[in-house]
Amino acid sequence: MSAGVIALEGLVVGRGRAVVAGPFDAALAAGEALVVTGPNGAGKSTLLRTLASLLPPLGGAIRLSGLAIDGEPAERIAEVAHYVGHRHGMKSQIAAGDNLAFWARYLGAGAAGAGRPGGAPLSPAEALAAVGLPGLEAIPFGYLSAGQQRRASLARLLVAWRPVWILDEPTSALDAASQQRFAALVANHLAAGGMAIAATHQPLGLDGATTLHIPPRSGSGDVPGPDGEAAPAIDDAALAEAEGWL
Ligand SMILES: Nc1ncnc2c1ncn2[C@@H]1O[C@H](COP(=O)(O)OP(=O)(O)OP(=O)(O)O)[C@@H](O)[C@H]1O
Repeated sequence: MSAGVIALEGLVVGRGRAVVAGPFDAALAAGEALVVTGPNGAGKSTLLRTLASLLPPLGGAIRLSGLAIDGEPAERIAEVAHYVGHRHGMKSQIAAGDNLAFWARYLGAGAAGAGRPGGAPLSPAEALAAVGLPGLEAIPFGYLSAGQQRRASLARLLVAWRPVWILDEPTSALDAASQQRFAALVANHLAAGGMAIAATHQPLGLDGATTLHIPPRSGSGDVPGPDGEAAPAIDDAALAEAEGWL
C-alpha cells in the first residue's frame, strides 16, 4: 500500500476573489475517504474543483506527500487524481466503450497502471461490467438512461489507475443497487491504498470515512486585492475559459 497524505491547511476556496467556503483543515491518508457534505450552494463543488486544481486556492495550502507520478513527487492533486464532476465528460454520439477507450489512452492507462496495487486497469468492457453495464460498450453514450450515463462515466475511474478519486455527487441518478455497487468499488479502491474525496447529499456507505461539513454561506467575504481594493465582479467569461466550459 502506498503511503500518500493530502493535507488541507487553512484552505480557503472561492470564485474569482470572492470567498465561498473555508478555512478548511483536514488530512487524508492512503486508504481513507473524505466525504464533503453541506446544503446547496455551500461550496462543496468549489472545494472539489480547487482540490482538482481547476480553481486556485484563495488562501491556505494543499500539501501532498508520498504521492508520485512516473516516479516524481506530485506537486498538485490533479497529477494523481481522477475528477468526476457533475458533467459526465463523455461524448453522446460516441459508443460508451469508445468514450472509455479515449479516457484510457488520454490518462495513459498502461504506464500509470503498471504495478499498481489491486491489479491492472480494466478494459472498457470490463469497466462497464463493473458498474453493472455488461455488453453495452457498443451503445452510443447518449442512448443510455440518466442512471446508466452516470454509471458509464464512473467507469472511467477503472480504466486508468489514479490514487486519488475526486467525485462530485457520484451517485446522483443512481438507484439503490447501483449506489451499493459503487460504494463497493470505492471500498476496493481504498483497500488498494487509494483515497477518495466525495461531495454528496446521499450516504455513500463508506465505513470510517471522515466527514467535512460545510455550513450554509453567510456574507460575501471577498478577499481584498493586494492593493486593498474591493474584489472585482466575477468575470464569467474568464472563469468559463479557465474552468474549461467552452
Ligand atoms: N462560476 C461561478 N461564478 C460565480 N459564483 C459561482 C460560480 N459557480 C458557483 N458559484 C457560487 O459559489 C457558491 C458555491 O457553489 P457550489 O457549486 O460550490 O455549491 P455546492 O455546495 O456544490 O452546491 P450543490 O449542493 O447545489 O451542488 C454558490 O453560491 C454559487 O452560486
